[in-house]
Amino acid sequence: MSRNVGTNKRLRPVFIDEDLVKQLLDWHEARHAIEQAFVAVSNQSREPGARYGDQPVSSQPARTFVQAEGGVLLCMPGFVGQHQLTSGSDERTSTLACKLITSFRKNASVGLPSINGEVFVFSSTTGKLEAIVEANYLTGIRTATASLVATDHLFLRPARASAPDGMVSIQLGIVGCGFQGMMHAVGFVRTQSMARVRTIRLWNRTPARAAQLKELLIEERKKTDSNYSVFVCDTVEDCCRDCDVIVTATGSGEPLVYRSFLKQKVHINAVGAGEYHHAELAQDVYDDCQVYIDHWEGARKELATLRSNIVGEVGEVILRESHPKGASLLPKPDGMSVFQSLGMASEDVTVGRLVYEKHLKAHDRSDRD
Ligand SMILES: NC(=O)C1=CN([C@@H]2O[C@H](COP(=O)(O)OP(=O)(O)OC[C@H]3O[C@@H](n4cnc5c(N)ncnc54)[C@H](O)[C@@H]3O)[C@@H](O)[C@H]2O)C=CC1
Ligand SMILES: O=C([O-])C1=[NH+]CCC1
Repeated sequence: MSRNVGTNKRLRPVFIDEDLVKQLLDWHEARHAIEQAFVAVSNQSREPGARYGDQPVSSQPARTFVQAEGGVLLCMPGFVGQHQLTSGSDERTSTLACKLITSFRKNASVGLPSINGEVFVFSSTTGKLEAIVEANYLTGIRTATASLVATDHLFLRPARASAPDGMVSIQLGIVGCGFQGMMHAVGFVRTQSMARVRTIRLWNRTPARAAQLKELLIEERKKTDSNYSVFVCDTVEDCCRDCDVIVTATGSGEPLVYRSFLKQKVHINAVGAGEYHHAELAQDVYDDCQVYIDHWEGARKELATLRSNIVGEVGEVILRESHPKGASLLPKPDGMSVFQSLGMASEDVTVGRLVYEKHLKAHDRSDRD
């Protein structure tokens, strides 16, 4: 039964604005929500008889794009069944939600973010709209967290397992220091239990934006009691040099990163999109790497022109860690891995539900005060 059934006032969906989302969401809880989304999608991709009953499931069609004069509207509906809200809890919930998000590249000239969106959270038993969650920060934290999860499962966990003391430190490269580049850099420094960040190298088309991010990361260094160095680089090549982990988060329609810029073993989170999603990395990178995706359904449509070796979904890699049957999907020990992040509705579903549930909890508490 929906919690909103009751008075007329309670029938109205709640509106959770950007400031509240920032207060309610934290990196560690977001990580669990994103892992649930990845696993739900991959559990659903299995043959019905091979699905794991103790894992969530999902229903998520490829998203639709509506082209307008200045940009595009994406409609991203999804359902995640029987997902866990918090790590280790026995409590399960099911969530139906839809994110509507626009991408208008020239918005900076009028002082607005280029990406703007809302997540609509519905009751999965009555279909009633329960909450509208502003989704700019939400999209930032969920996209960065998807990259953190992919980096951890594909690159850092295997590295920790073979390190004598179980500890790993990385040099991180951020190509594109807009909102997503910033959220990714902050995400890596806030979750250093995965890997200590030694150095961060930044590149942006307009160097002033990279310099701004450097200032922010120096503030973060104090807050997180870290001792990494931060460099602003003049070229993408210099930014990528010697990096273990790279994030590309630009709107470039031309390749920015070439194989010759990279170490033999490196993990790249390719997040940005120009005209198509795999624009940022050169073909010689795709010729020499193993690609991991968030979901096949979207990849069949949005990565149709990608020429590379797509190994599978990140969620399937996670499922095989806890249910070790079949061949490992992990990258070759000395090879290069790319997480080709499209972004998917199930991520917004589980993170949208998390925000709404935390809002309800905070609200109940203040009612009692
Ligand atoms: N995979 C996913 O789940 C998501 C992907 N995105 C994509 O990430 C990218 C960045 O988004 P935001 O950071 O929110 O946008 P933003 O407007 O804050 O930043 C855009 C960045 O791209 C750079 N850029 C634009 N055109 C470029 C070019 N031709 N060459 C080099 N750099 C260029 C800008 O300098 C800036 O650093 C976009 O392509 C967006 O579509 C955004 C949200 C989710
Ligand atoms: O998944 C997402 O929210 C988006 N992907 C590209 C633009 C927004």
